[in-house]
Amino acid sequence: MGEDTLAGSPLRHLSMLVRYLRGERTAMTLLALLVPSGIVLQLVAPYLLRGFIDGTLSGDSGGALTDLAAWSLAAALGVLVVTTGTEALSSRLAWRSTDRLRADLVAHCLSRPPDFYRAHPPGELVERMDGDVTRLAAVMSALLLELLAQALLIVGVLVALFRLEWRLALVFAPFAAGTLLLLRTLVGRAMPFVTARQRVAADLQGFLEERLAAAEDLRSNGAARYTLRELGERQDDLYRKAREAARVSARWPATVQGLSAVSVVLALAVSAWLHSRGQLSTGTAFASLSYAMLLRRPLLAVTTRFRDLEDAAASVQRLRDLLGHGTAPRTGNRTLPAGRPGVRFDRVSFSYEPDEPVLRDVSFTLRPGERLGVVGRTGSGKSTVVRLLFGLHRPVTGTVSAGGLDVTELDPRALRGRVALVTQEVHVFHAALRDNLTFFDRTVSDDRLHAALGEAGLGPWLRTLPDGLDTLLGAGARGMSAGEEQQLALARVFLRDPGLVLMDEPTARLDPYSERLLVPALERLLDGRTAVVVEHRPHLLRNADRILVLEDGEVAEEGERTALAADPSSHFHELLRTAGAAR
Ligand SMILES: Nc1ncnc2c1ncn2[C@@H]1O[C@H](COP(=O)(O)OP(=O)(O)OP(=O)(O)O)[C@@H](O)[C@H]1O
Repeated sequence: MGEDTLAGSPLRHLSMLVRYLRGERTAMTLLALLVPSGIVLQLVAPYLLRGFIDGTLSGDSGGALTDLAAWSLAAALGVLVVTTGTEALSSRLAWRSTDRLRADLVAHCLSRPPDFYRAHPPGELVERMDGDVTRLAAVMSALLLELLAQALLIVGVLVALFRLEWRLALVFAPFAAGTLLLLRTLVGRAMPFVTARQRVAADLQGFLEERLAAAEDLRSNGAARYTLRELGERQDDLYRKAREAARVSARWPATVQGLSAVSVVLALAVSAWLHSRGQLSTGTAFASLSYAMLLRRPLLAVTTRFRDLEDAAASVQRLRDLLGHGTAPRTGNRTLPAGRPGVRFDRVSFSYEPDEPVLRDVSFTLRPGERLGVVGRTGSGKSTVVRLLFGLHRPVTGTVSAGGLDVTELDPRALRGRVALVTQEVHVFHAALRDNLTFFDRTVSDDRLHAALGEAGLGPWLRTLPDGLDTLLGAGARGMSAGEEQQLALARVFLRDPGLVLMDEPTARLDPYSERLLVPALERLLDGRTAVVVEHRPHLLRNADRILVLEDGEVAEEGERTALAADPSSHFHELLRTAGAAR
């Protein structure tokens, strides 16, 4: 992100928030009434003060003075009520609108392809959804409103001063105008620095998240000290960025303070001069000074709050980047027919990076119910075949189809409903077993859950659980072995009963004993379904109908498993021989 894109008014960046305020019409209307009322009440106080002082000096009766005192008290109480009401309403507004923004962000992230998560580690995303959104909540509840109120107050004070004593107003008007002009030129100047600070802070969060997740590896490799060294470097960088941002942001409060002091001295001098010539009553002089003080406050508040406003604007900029990043692959709205789909790769080429082809001209066909075993060296493109079929990427050229339909034209939700992907990565949520199976869908019956667990071979394990389907799993709760986790992944698939199953080395992280336990469940899952199974260990492909051998992204061999296994000149035969010797 270039710094030039950050120049300009923070208010321009904050305009994105307006969308989230639209649903809050009632609160906005009430605020629109309360804010000016509060300002009028503040402006009335010096007027009452003037009347009180001049009345006292001219020997007015006690009754009139008591009335003025009562009105002053009523105005002060009014300010209290209005301020409390404004704060309550604006914080409600902030919570509700930022909740909507956060929900949009989560929905956006959940719909992104895998590349998005490579570009944005979870720690960074959490900082955006929590840190940035919370900063925005502060802006929405206090800052924007305060800025608006203070701007109105400045105008109100100048109008009141003009009515009271135009010569004094002439001193203050250029001061207020000059300060506002100065602010306008300073607006946005600190934003690149604030953004840089926030970016380094989010990176630090991502770094911590990654290193803590790898704590076991770091410890066993004696690498904890390198992590601490890098942490130190990142913290130093964050300190430098924070210092630069603070240095730039600190300029204008100091400028306004200086200007304000000069203007108050000027106002005092003009008041004293007019008073000595008998052209200004003592009450008016006091009232003018009160207005001078009242004017100084919003200008200072505006300037000191400006830093928070820039923080928030930088947050919006980062959130906009996030919302615009990682365009989901273009998809269609067609649905896969029920049953077992056939699969076809027709001259498919694909690359993750330009000019670095990963698959070249790959073609094969799988009839409904057939199982394909995909083998090949590391990096030959096996997983990529599965990802293309699961609609995670679009081929650069050629067509990938399932059930006779181009996968890129399918509605992704419908595709995921009919096609299941099982990999070696299984995420166990810190949640009840039933939620882990249904992904929090509470409409699935217990009978179906028991049946799926039974199919996956987890029936005996289920009977050992203290709370059955309600047993809490995940971090800090009931632990699972790697094999049981993999069986849980299979139970999830049994529950969905897909027509096409894609497997990417589901047993890769299992020891031979756990693998033997898992294989029957795997075979039950593949039974009666079309399947594509990526597997390094050819003995696990004994039930495959066809074999695809990939070499450096190209089809080295494709055909019926039994024919290839029997042909001593085939790659597959060679693979079986080498694997047999190794076992
Ligand atoms: N997201 C990605 N971005 C860039 N390159 C990638 C990405 N994913 C995979 N690759 C590269 O594409 C090539 C094929 O990867 P793929 O994962 O399909 O191979 P594979 O045959 O499944 O390997 P393995 O057996 O090790 O799992 C590799 O060179 C890999 O480095």
